[in-house]
Amino acid sequence: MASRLSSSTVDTQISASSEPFEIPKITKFKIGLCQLTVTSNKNDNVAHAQKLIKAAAKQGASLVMLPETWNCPYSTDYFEEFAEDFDDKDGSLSFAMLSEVALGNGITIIGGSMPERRKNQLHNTCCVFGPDGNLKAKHSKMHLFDINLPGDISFKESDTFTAGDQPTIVDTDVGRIGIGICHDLRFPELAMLYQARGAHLICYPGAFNMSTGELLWELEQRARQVRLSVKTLAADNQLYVATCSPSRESVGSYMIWGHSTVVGPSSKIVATSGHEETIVIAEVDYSKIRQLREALPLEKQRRGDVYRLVDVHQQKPWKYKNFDTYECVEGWLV
Ligand SMILES: NC(=O)CCC(=O)C(=O)O
Repeated sequence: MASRLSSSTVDTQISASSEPFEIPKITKFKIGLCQLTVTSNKNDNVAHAQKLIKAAAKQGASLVMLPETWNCPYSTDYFEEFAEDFDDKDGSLSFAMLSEVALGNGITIIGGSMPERRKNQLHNTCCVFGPDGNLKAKHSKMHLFDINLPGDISFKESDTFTAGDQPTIVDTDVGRIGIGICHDLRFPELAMLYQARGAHLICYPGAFNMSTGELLWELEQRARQVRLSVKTLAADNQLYVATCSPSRESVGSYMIWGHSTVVGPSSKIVATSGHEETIVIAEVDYSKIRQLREALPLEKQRRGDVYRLVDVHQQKPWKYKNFDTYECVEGWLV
């Protein structure tokens, strides 16, 4: 098996990604979104995900993405039991499979999310693997999904998970990618931060539900292109966004919305799905980002003299607590 990096090594790599936007060498590639059905048997889930990742690679995808909690039903009853310590070489079946399948197929994997056991806490964590099978980045969900709509939906992720406190942006063979997990998508500041740091693509493994998903999923994903418009450095707001959900047939009382989707820089849907199990294959073409920015130079039009997004990490090391990750400052002049 390929060697693995510990969490601390990965944190250092993440903080290195703060250079301005560049179009990467590879501008055109296929992304595969595995909208798979999750069961209550972890071994089956791992084997099934492996099969779908291979199938996506066979269809030409060089970047493959899995959904939120692809190895475990999205339910607070299961998170503890299914959690893995990723640094435990013998006890992290799901992690090991992702590393092996990335190496075996020479692809980059956005590994959805998995319940992670770390220092007596549980996190909802996405692991990114390169084609060499090595872990390139880890993102723990920063905004936990707590909701109580009486008679409709009640869910409290924070009963089980501890929130992550770091944004994650990673340089891969297929561009600079920002990572968020499901509910993270509702907080535009995070996406703005990724855009300001030169992301070409933002990936959100998710498991939206029937109540909020229908109202928000696609709308929010499109809106993200627009909301990214506030930024501090060489600002642009056009990039790709990809989301990947489990299928609605997945077990548990939580009714999953599905609709894994890729949206292009002009806010057009490049590819999408219904709620059933499927693999969405879409072409990503980063040259479209440049074309659009030339035609619609939001960067030049933005009023950074009046409002700016301040990345509090830029002046400090990357270890923060209490969500002091970003702030919007009005009337803040350099
Ligand atoms: N898994 C999640 O974070 C669900 C988020 C969601 O449904 C929302 O409305 O936000």
